[in-house]
Amino acid sequence: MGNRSFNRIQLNVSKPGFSLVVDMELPSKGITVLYGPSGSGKTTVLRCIAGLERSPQALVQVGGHTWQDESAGVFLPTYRRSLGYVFQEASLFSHLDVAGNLEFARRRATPRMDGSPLLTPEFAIQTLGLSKLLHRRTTDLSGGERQRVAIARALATNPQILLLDEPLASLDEARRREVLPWLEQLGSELQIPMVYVSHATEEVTRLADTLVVLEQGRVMVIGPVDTVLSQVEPVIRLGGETASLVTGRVISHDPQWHLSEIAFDGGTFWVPDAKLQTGQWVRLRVLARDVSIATQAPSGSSIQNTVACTVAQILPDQQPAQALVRLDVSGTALWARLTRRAVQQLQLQPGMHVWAQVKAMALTQ
Ligand SMILES: Nc1ncnc2c1ncn2[C@@H]1O[C@H](COP(=O)(O)OP(=O)(O)OP(=O)(O)O)[C@@H](O)[C@H]1O
Repeated sequence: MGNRSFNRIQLNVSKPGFSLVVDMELPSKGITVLYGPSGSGKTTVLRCIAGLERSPQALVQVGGHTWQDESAGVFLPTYRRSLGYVFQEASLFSHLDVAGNLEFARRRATPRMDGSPLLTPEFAIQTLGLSKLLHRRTTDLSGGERQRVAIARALATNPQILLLDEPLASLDEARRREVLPWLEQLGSELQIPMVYVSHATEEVTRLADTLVVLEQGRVMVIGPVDTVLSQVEPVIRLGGETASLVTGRVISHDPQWHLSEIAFDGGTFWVPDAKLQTGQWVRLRVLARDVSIATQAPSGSSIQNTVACTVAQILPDQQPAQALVRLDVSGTALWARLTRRAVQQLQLQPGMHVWAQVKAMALTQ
């Protein structure tokens, strides 16, 4: 038995008109989102990890166990790989109620070779909020409830990895918003890796701990989500927008104006109070186009969120009239999108001390 935290995925797949070459190490827990345009190979990666598709040159090691090592002639079929797989559409047993579906999975649960505790149906029921639905027929569930049951059923087999292929894609906006908090909670409580395929910006910013950006079968970048979004080469545009992800903690509330104060490395921001608890960690998505720069401490401005920072880098934007400025707010990266004329007029240079004014930001959790 190997190191439990070791998850190595090396794949080399060729299909007519498409090749996939991937070599990545996945963290031992938390949510790794595979993000990329349609046809970039996200589902192929999941299917190869699951053994549903065989990559002719592959090394797949999960939780320290080798599931596939073509150089040594090892290929475990899917049923011998300890994994949970959640598809876009939940395929639940309609002749069983929710409890029956979970019980079916529990009977298939395999004990861990290293003796670590089983992921029990009780854990799945609690973490996905299913206790009131246990005796419901699966045909009487909403789409969001069905997906929560599908995830719980995948967990109840005690897998070493949970693979989710766009699990919210078949749901409408309201149902997606209903399921997202459960996925967030699962990501923080589950002690196994989750690999989550998505091309939805909101799912990336809310769920990803690690972000893998795939393009045309190649890993463009992999790393902690905030680091990936703040990096320069290539600039990652989720949903076509350059944005920064700022992680902070709620430190105070201003009930009179319905605002909450979020502290992060380098400063604080006020956001509309969304029933946040003091001490709670939140993520803020700040679009580059909502950040402006002043060379002197602004006064008499309507913009509430101003932080002192340093110009780290100035890059051309995709649009020729604009530039992207990467700001360093005591370690937190913030992108600003300005016209190139403004960059010239303010004589912005790397190393300059400036103030960033943030017009708007979105709480992502
Ligand atoms: N059975 C197949 N035979 C030939 N090509 C295939 C086959 N299955 C998938 N492909 C091709 O492999 C490429 C990657 O497909 P894949 O489904 O992994 O992408 P994806 O990033 O998950 O896309 P989407 O977001 O649309 O689901 C695509 O170009 C697709 O057309």
